[in-house]
Amino acid sequence: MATPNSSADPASMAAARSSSKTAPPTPLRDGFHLVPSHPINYDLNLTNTFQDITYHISTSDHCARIAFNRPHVLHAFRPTTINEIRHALDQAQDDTRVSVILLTSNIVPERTPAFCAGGDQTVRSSDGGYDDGSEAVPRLRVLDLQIQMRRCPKPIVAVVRGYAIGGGHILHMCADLTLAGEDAVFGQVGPRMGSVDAGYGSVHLARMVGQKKAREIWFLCRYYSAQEALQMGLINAVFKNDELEGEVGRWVRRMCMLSPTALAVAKAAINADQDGSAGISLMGGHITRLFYMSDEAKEGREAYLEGRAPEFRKIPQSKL
Ligand SMILES: CC(C)(COP(=O)(O)OP(=O)(O)OC[C@H]1O[C@@H](n2cnc3c(N)ncnc32)[C@H](O)[C@@H]1OP(=O)(O)O)[C@@H](O)C(=O)NCCC(=O)NCCSC(=O)c1cc(O)c2ccccc2c1O
Repeated sequence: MATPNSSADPASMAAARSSSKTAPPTPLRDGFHLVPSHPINYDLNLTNTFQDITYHISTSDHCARIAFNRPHVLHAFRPTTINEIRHALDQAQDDTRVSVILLTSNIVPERTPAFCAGGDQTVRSSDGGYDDGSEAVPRLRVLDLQIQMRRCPKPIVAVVRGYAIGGGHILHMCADLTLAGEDAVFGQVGPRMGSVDAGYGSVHLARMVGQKKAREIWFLCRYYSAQEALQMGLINAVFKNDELEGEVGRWVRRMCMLSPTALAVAKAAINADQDGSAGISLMGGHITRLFYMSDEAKEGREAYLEGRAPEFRKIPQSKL
């Protein structure tokens, strides 16, 4: 049985190496059910100067938690919110203690649960963006965040309670995985209030749920339950609200047991299909990063620094 303290979880990985030669095939051999499912303990609070978000790290579970913290507006975002998330995401990406990043919201009992109700309409400017006074020019910074999330080499998991609406809905879509509480509600509202996301909010949605369903979501601006979202492939799993945090722990711990490079390359490959040259560039970056570690690449650098011709053919690993 899994123990609450075993974040390394050798039992679940060992389940894939049973010594039996005659056991019937079963999906349980993936060992996932053995991964501990207790909530993650965040021992570092790095919220620092952030106003609109909180930022925590679990050093035992190698996980960062970035959370919307504007419950009075159902976590609607303003430029400050987006810039803070981008800053925290940068930190998490470069923090070697972090393998998985959660994007979520702080649920408070006195407010309706929400992941994010999209752009804060009180600071929506008539000058082409959102303007809370924190930037010189009104912009749609959330579009930069979407791209940053897709380029981040670490898995990003959206953990959704309550409303994920408009730009908030698109952020969960840009996360690699979405785990939802049973009270989660998903939808686009732009056409109801004079807005549209013609980027990932439309094309990524169509890739996920299909052409007809994506059009329905935008053309009718209906809301969908967590179960409906699961059925249409918009999210990965739904859990009872009080079990969500434990299951998030299980999913995070499982990813932390796996090869980070393999996960980064899988993410880049899945995204490259949709991201054109920018996606291929990211895939290429992974190749170059690994290539730099090889004797062949080091020979090129050393030869240049020593002022001699490189002798690539003498490197035994270069079998091309
Ligand atoms: C989500 C709701 C359906 C929930 O309804 P409910 O009745 O439960 O709650 P209230 O409506 O009373 O909300 C409580 C409280 O929160 C305030 N609030 C909620 N959402 C926002 C918001 N988006 N902006 C500002 N404030 C908000 C609400 O006013 C209440 O305040 P009180 O002071 O009265 O307590 C419902 O809340 C709802 O429909 N909300 C609006 C959803 C919405 O319109 N979102 C914006 C969509 S557009 C968008 O997000 C967007 C952003 C971008 O950056 C883009 C960039 C590029 C292209 C497109 C973009 C884009 O479309």
